[in-house]
Amino acid sequence: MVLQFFKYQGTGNDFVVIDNREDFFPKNNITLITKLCDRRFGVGGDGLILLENDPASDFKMEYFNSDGSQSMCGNGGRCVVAFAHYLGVIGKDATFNAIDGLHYATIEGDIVNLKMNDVDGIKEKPAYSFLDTGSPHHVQLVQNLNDLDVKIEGAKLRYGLYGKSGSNINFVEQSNADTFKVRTYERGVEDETLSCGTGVTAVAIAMHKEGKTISKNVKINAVGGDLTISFEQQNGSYTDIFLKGPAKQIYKGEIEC
Ligand SMILES: N[C@@H](CCC[C@H](N)C(=O)O)C(=O)O
Repeated sequence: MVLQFFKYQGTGNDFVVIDNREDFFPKNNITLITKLCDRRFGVGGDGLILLENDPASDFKMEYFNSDGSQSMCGNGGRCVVAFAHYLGVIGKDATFNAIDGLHYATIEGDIVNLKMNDVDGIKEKPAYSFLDTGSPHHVQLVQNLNDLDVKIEGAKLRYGLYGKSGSNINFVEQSNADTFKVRTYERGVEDETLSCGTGVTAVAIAMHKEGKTISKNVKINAVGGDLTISFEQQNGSYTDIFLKGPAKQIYKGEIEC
C-alpha cells in the first residue's frame, strides 16, 4: 500500500497527518501507526493524525501517540485545523470532533486559536497540581528548568505516581508575572517533546489556580516555540479556554507500507 501523508508541526510537536475522509486507513494496525511515527524506519513524528468526515461537525480528528495509544492533543488539534484549511474543508473557522468532544477553532495565516474543554476538578498538592485538559497532566514548578533531565525525571513521575495509565508530566519555571517556561514529558511518546498543547494549557490554569499569576492571558515559552492560553474562571471552573499559536505544514510525501 502506498500512503500519502503530510507532515505538520505546532511549536515543534510534530505529526504525520493523513486525509482519511475516504476511511481507508486501518486504524487497528498499531504496527503501521508506530512505523509511520518511527524517526528511522518511517516518516517520524510525536503522533499520527487522521482527518475524517464527521456527521456533527466540519471534520473529526483521530489522534494517536507514536506508540499507538489515543488521547486528546492540543497541538495536533491546531495542526489538523491548518490541514483542514489547506484542503479547503473549512474557511476561517471550524468545529471538529475529537476524543474529548467538540472543539471550535479559528485560523488566520498560520496562527490557530483552538477552544479547549472547560476544566474543573483540579487536584492541588503541596509540590504539584494534577488536572485534565483533554489529556491528564501533572504540573510541577522547578528551579533550573534548562538543566533538568526531563526524560529521566518525567518517566519517574509518569510511572511512579500515576500507575499504568500514566500522565503527561510538565516541568515549569516562572519567567515573569504572566510568562512561564515549560518542558513536557509525554506519555505515549515516552520522551520529552518540544511542546504539548494540552500540557501548556494545564500549566496556565494550574499556575492561575495556585496564585502564581493573576493573568487570564498566560504566555508560555515551550522548547519548540511560544503559545498563549486565555481563559475565564467561574466558581472554581475554568471556561472559554483558548490555546493559540502557530501550526505549519513542513512537507508532504508518499510512503510504501
Ligand atoms: N502533544 C499533545 C498531547 C498528546 C496526548 C498525550 N501524549 C497523552 O497521551 O495524554 C498535545 O499537544 O496536547
